Amino acid sequence: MIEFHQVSKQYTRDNAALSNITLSVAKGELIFLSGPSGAGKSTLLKMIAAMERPSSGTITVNGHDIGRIKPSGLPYLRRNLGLIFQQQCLLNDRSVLANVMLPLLVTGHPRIDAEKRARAALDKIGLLSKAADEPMALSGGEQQRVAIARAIVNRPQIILADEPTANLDRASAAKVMEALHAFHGVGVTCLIATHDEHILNEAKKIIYLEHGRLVAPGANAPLPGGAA
Ligand SMILES: Nc1ncnc2c1ncn2[C@@H]1O[C@H](COP(=O)(O)OP(=O)(O)OP(=O)(O)O)[C@@H](O)[C@H]1O
Repeated sequence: MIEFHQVSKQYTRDNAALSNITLSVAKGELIFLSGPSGAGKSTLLKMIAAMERPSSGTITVNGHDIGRIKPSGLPYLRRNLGLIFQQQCLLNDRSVLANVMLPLLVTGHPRIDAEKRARAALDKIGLLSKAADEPMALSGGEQQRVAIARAIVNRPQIILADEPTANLDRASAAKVMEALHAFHGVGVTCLIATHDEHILNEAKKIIYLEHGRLVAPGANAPLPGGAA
């Protein structure tokens, strides 16, 4: 479903954010990305969403070469992706429900259908009772769950989450992870970058990055000799 083949990313000439990454993520997998700050986790996620382009190598998502995607192809790619990124802002001048409806309205869904689906998404993450509230009135953990509802309202095949539990207390973080596990449970492919030890301790599959390189252990680490 997601394939990286010898992917490198240089933002500047003397700084390789990612070096020679080869990995594959199968449909329905739940994979955690771990590694120290600056290791390249966000860069890796952003490249899957074509928010950053590889400097070399190829990335394919559902067989499409992301590095070659034209601007006109981006909406189609992103429709299949649920993006939960850091500093992802909710709009405070409208309700929680309106925030979650937004991705559907911008892709041309009728308002009635958008509202029905947004309510269903809020219900899934346990926040239907807050639909009429403004995001500012919610706790940090609740706001993060609204961001998740907004990311999944389009029923994406893939969820990319960058530090979804950052700055949350244990109980809120557990609820966020519960929601993500539930999507994995119904076949959504999930890639989650995290520093959170509690989450990593329970993770079945972890990709470790250090200085932009994959490091063992993990089934995704490159084998000696360069084979994937
Ligand atoms: N837009 C950018 N321009 C220049 N350099 C960048 C840019 N984005 C990231 N970098 C650099 O690329 C490297 C990898 O950054 P990245 O944000 O991917 O790491 P990370 O593992 O997600 O870090 P963190 O855990 O702190 O979020 C870092 O050295 C960072 O400074």
